[in-house]
Amino acid sequence: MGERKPFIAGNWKMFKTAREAMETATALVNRVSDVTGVEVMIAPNFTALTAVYDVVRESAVRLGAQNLFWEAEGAFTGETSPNMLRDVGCRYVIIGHSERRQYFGETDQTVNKKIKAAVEHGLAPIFCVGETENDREAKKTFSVLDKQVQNGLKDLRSDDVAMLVIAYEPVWAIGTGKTASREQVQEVHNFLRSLIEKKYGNELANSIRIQYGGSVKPNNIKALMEMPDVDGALVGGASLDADTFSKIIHFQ
Ligand SMILES: O=C(CO)COP(=O)(O)O
Repeated sequence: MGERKPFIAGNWKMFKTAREAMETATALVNRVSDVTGVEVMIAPNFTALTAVYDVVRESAVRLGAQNLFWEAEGAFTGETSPNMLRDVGCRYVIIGHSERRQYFGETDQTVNKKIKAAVEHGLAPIFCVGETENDREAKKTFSVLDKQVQNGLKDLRSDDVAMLVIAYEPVWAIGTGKTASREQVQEVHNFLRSLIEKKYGNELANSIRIQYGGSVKPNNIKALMEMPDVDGALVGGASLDADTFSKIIHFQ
């Protein structure tokens, strides 16, 4: 367990122009220059990736994208390929975020294709899963998550899954101010780890990092991180401000 380095990632969603993103990234790099025991990533909008990479390249802050398309190149208007993301300095890519599933028609099948394309091109996927409020009320949380994981990871080999980070983001806790209780989060993370264990064995299950996402703030991160199966956070709103995000990164 000790070998899972905490991983705090910021998903900037559709916020910030390139200039604004650069400014926030610059402030963040300065505020986290003392951090060694935590991996830090930010995922700005596509239009800001190059500008932000210039700011973070010499620092420990990693760059991620919020989406990708699975083909290498071609007539796919409006899409961005894995090698294009690598080319501008991305190490990570968020895949299957609930907002993409909800508004842009992503399914477990497209998520699976995207994960495969990412690992093939050396990008580490942050694979997002999570139940809706209806699912939870109907006591379907575990069956929904099981389906998302089985379908999302279909035909992936252990070497591929070793590159992966899982983000558990209960849809009802995203941007709502409602954080799942840390006991709820632990229960789900433990379940997700057991799914990985069944499919890929104990070693991979023990090394894969599972982030929690959904209204993570400076005042709740510490309690969440104390749970044994919580290895980090995927932060939306509270990652947009360098000072606030830096407080989350300095949770220890
Ligand atoms: O969706 C999220 C991160 O990907 C969480 O967003 P909030 O932190 O704004 O709830």
